[in-house]
Amino acid sequence: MGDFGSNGSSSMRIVMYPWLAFGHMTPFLHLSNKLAEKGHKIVFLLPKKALNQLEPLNLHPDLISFYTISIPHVKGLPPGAETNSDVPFFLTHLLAVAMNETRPEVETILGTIKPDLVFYDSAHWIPEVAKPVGAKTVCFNIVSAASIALSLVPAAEREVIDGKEMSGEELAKPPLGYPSSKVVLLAHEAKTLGFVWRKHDGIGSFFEGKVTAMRNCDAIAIRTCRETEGKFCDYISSQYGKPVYLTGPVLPGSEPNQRSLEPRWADWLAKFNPGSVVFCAFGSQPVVDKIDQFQELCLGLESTGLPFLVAIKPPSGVSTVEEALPEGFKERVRGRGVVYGGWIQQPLVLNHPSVGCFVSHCGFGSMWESLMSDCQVVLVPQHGEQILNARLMTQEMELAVEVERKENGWFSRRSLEDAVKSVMVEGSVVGEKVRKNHEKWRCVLSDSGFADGYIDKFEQNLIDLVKA
Ligand SMILES: O=c1ccn([C@@H]2O[C@H](COP(=O)(O)OP(=O)(O)O[C@H]3OC[C@@H](O)[C@H](O)[C@H]3O)[C@@H](O)[C@H]2O)c(=O)[nH]1
Ligand SMILES: [O-]c1cc(O)cc2[o+]c(-c3ccc(O)cc3)c(O[C@@H]3O[C@H](CO)[C@@H](O)[C@H](O)[C@H]3O)cc12
Repeated sequence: MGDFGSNGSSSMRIVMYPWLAFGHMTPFLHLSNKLAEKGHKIVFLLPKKALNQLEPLNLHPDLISFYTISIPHVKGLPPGAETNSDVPFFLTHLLAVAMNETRPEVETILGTIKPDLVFYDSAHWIPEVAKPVGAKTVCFNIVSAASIALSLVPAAEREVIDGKEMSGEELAKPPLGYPSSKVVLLAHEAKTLGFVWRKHDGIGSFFEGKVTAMRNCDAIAIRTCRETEGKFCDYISSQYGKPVYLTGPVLPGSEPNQRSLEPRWADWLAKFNPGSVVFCAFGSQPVVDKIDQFQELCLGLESTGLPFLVAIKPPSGVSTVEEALPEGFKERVRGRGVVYGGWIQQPLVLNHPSVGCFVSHCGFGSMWESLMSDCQVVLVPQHGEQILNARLMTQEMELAVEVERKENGWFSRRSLEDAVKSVMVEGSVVGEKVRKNHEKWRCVLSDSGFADGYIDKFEQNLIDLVKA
């Protein structure tokens, strides 16, 4: 253990082991960058396949080293699956089994490094292997405090009788003391929460894993801030009887060695008027799974008449987005619309002057990036947690609109077109209201010192924890 502090000569040794998903590894790496900026040393554990995508985001290669972990094959998973981009949603529990099987390797690494701190989110056994080497543990959650408060606290425990699926009404009931009547799910939306309490052979339920992870750590951390989610954080802290440290938004910012937007997108976007392009992205995991829904999305954007750029994974059953496009679509939108199946640098696209609207699935990372941008925000959430994030943005902060969806979760081209037009057409009352509120929130969150203030306090919390 050394002397600590951003200005001191010595540093903390930290190991990070996030859930095997880009939506988790990316914010863990953003936090690693912030801690490395203060002189702390990080060993980042990740699967081999994730290395190429994450390496460019490492802003301090002298202080952050990647260590690749072998993810064993588990029966039922696609061959070579290492992250949940390789795995259909209904098989996610098998990836959790594979992660559990990495325990011996992680134990050996911790024994060699002897870190001061270990950060994790899903590998609930980390405290058992960290304690013997004298490390303190932080369960770092990169999803909203609201989604943890709704379903991952002791008061949200539910008895699943003989594997019977719970009804939407049962699943929608918030736990006793839950602090909001707005950030909630409707019964048909809550059906997407079934996976939380579903038991799986050998690993129990997602709920049990997460509650164990948060019960056994030395401190819970959440990538959020008091201004947006204070009441949810207090509720989680009281449920677990331990401190909840907040990191603030943890966005990469404009560090000197950050890469610029790929010329093909920068050049394409530059052809359009300021604030006129709709950018649509649905995160790092397959979200729009059905080809019909994928086509409604394309047709809805076409009907807006606006230029658009979509970054999306192909739906099930096809290997490229081109194969899934509606008939004649490519010809009709030539010159003003692109659907791309690969990775686009989302934060840089959102800050491009031509982009005026962000159609998002409202993953928590995207939510922060949309808040910091000056785009109008249209939300098409798919899973429970994304729906709660969307409610936070639309009902509590009132700075975005949500696309109307049917009870089965599907949206029509018309509802997407209406939502985009409601924020993009000049003079729209809704559009003006959300623009004003968004501006107000962006001013608060992007104030110089806001994010840094959170990171300074977070670093101090960690130092106190290690010293205790
Ligand atoms: O083409 C892309 C797609 C995504 N991204 C980046 O990848 C990140 C995606 O993270 P999100 O949290 O928004 O969404 P993901 O779906 O990938 O995450 C997952 O974990 C976090 C949860 O809140 C989400 O609900 C869950 O789906 C963002 O930082 C985004 O900027 C790109 O840079 N380019
Ligand atoms: O859908 C969700 C609804 C909800 O109320 C809470 C969560 O929490 C989490 C979560 C994940 C990791 C944490 O450290 C804390 C909370 C959710 O995570 C997503 O779960 C998916 C299924 O396992 C997984 O594929 C995805 O990568 C996770 O981001 C979802 C909900």
